[in-house]
Amino acid sequence: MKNEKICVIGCGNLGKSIAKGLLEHEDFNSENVIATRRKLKLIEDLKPHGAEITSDNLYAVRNSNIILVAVKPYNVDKIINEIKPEIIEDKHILVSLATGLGTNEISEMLDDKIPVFRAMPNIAADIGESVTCICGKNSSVEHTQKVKSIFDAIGESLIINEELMEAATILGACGIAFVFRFIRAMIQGGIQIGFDANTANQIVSQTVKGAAKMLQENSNHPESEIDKVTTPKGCTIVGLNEMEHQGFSSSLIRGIVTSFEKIEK
Ligand SMILES: NC(=O)C1=CN([C@@H]2O[C@H](COP(=O)(O)OP(=O)(O)OC[C@H]3O[C@@H](n4cnc5c(N)ncnc54)[C@H](O)[C@@H]3O)[C@@H](O)[C@H]2O)C=CC1
Ligand SMILES: O=C(O)[C@@H]1CCC=N1
Repeated sequence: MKNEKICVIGCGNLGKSIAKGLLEHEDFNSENVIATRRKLKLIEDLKPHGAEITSDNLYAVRNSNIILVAVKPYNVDKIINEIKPEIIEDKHILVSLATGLGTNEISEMLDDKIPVFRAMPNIAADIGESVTCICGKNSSVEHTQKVKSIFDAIGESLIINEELMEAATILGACGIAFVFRFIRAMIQGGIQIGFDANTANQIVSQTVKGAAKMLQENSNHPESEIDKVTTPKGCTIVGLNEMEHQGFSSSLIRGIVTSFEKIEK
């Protein structure tokens, strides 16, 4: 990937996380990363990491071959119309990160001239720990591999069917917010039983990291790990059962479904 030139158009919350993740990765040449935003001041901190920053999207496209579009969904057509004159067949690949916009719609905006992908990462790209679901249109195995390599560099990636892209948005991209809210609640509980906020944060964050790593490394079902913690008549099971009486699993599932219904509208 050393020779791939990547531009990230619209470096807001997500785009900037991705640019940062790529800049930190040894497989990429940081001089080959161009980041754009209208208010340049807000991405100046990417410069010391080696990125070129500009508010000129046409310049960014001219000087790259992989274009990541990280603007809000309602700005995508405007951006595509702006950069279209610089798009060259057999040179460019466009990857849209926009929620809810299909590859067909985006490809049509580009007159089906170049391969188009949709990717759904999350903000943990910032530290190279995103999970990104990807699907493509007019895409060869080689193009798909190229796009996958970008997102593998900022975490893990999966190629999925486009019909699952909305579900991927909820579980992975919105999902990190759900996890943060869970963590916040754990911290609040920790404070109530005696820890200061920083200590509670440290204990909870490492506990969540450990749980996630165990699932990744052992491939066990979460419930079989829970069984190892719940001493009969002990303090874990009474806490878990009280959480369930209060609708813990149910509220998470309903939240996920509500988010999904919103995106499907
Ligand atoms: N925030 C998240 O966690 C995730 C967001 N997404 C998708 O990613 C996209 C971006 O989301 P956010 O980063 O949250 O939005 P954001 O609003 O923080 O970032 C978009 C950025 O694009 C910039 N921009 C707008 N027009 C521009 C132009 N003409 N030239 C250069 N820059 C321009 C804006 O100033 C802004 O900084 C959206 O389509 C969203 O659906 C997808 C997954 C996760
Ligand atoms: O909340 C949203 O609409 C976007 C989509 C994925 C994450 N943020």
